[in-house]
Amino acid sequence: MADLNSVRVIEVCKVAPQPSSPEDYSVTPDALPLTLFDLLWLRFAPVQRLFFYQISNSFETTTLVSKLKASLSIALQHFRPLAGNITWPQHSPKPVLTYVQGDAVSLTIAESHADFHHLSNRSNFVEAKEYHPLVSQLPISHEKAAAVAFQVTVFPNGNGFSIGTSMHHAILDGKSSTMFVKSWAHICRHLGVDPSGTALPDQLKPFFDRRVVQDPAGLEPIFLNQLQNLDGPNNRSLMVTQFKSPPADAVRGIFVITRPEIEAMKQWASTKMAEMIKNEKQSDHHPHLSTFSVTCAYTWVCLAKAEEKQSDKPVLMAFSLDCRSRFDPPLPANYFGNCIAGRAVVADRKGVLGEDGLTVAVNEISEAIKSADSDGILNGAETWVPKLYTAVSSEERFMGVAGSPRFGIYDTDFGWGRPSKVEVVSIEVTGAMSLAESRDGIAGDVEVGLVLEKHHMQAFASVFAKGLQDL
Ligand SMILES: CC(C)(COP(=O)(O)OP(=O)(O)OC[C@H]1O[C@@H](n2cnc3c(N)ncnc32)[C@H](O)[C@@H]1OP(=O)(O)O)[C@@H](O)C(=O)NCCC(=O)NCCSC(=O)CC(=O)O
Repeated sequence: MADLNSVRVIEVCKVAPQPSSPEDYSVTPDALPLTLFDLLWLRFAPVQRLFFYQISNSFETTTLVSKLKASLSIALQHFRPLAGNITWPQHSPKPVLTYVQGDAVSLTIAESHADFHHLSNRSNFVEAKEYHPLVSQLPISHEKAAAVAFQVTVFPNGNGFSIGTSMHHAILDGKSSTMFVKSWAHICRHLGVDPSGTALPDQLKPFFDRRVVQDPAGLEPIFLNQLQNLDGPNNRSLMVTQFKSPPADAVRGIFVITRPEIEAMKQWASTKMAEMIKNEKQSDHHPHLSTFSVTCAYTWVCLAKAEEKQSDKPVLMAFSLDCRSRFDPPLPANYFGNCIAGRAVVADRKGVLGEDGLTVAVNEISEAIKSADSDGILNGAETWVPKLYTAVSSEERFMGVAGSPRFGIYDTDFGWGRPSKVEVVSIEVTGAMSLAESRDGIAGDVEVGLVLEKHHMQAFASVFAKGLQDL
């Protein structure tokens, strides 16, 4: 019997940027030296996303694939460095992404007879391993690392297809990676329909000039030195560092928190905090109560309950702030690269598991967000490289956050409508929760994606649903 989960690779092709006019050449550089923000992620696991598209009418695989290929080539014309590779030659003080004529992006075309509806349904759990054949690996060696790689998988029995994206985190943060995929989608949607559609709207035009990134504290040489000593002295390796492997029975789940539930949580936390201030248990009169702070806090609390670790150790969380608008003067919103800063949050386990757990967690996250304004975005950054790479390899539970409900990821329409589901596949190794705005377009609803051992996922689902009911 044929293995229904198996994927047949039809073709692994190389897609080169479409040749540009001389004016475009002056706008899009061929080389991008990595900035201090990029360097932090040099040895980090690639960010993999999987977009599922249901097609209402029957479709021709060849037409679909040729449109996706042609539009990728045009999109790469605007983002030419993405077709290149990161290297760190001995003569170069720092790693650099360089495009040379002939470089191209790897695009795998595959066919699957797996159950498309099961894989693309947001209501059921999917085994983590079921997604593995749908996302290609980013070619990375000690000497050379590709910036991006893609896979298109068609499901002829399910009337649908998926696009798997693998992106190097030292080249693209969430904002940039979304900008690129939306640009590809924009061009694909307009290809053959509107001749002017291959030009990009302003918000999707990448801004590459690295001179806007300042390093007054001289962090770059510190990061470079730390990276070279991550595993052995004088090591210029570009290989992904050791991440924990996900449990064999890991499952993926998506949980939605609605706008009214978010508002109720904000209200609850606000009342509780006011009581604590009155009882002098807390001094802050202006907690940062946002969709982000309550969503992360609620997920964190539910996870701590579901995982039931018998330990006195604190619970840990970390997240990134987009710094583009936080600098003075701000960086352009379409700055392409990494412009995110990390914040770690530590909370007392008993407090998080207690009656006021949500308030405790919101308060810690709130403090961390506010510290970016009060202490400066780059405060403590000298320790980010060792802390990040120790955290990802440690057996200690560390809740990270990938994606953002601000990215509008469900607006990524290649011409066959909005995706039925988008997942951040790589959270299975980073242990992060993923955030996105709700697929159904209900303003303010948020989707939280998680990968957990099966019994923890079942426990999480029940704690999560019960907590929302009790609001
Ligand atoms: C640090 C933050 C998470 C904190 O978010 P908060 O929402 O709590 O705080 P904030 O100050 O930004 O916004 C507070 C309130 O202002 C309003 N507001 C401000 N800016 C807004 C915007 N651009 N769009 C919509 N609303 C906005 C909202 O009403 C919000 O409240 P309310 O929400 O209640 O209405 C965020 O500022 C941020 O930087 N987000 C982006 C993080 C990011 O880039 N992550 C990806 C990392 S890379 C990665 O993970 C890889 C990958 O994804 O590929």
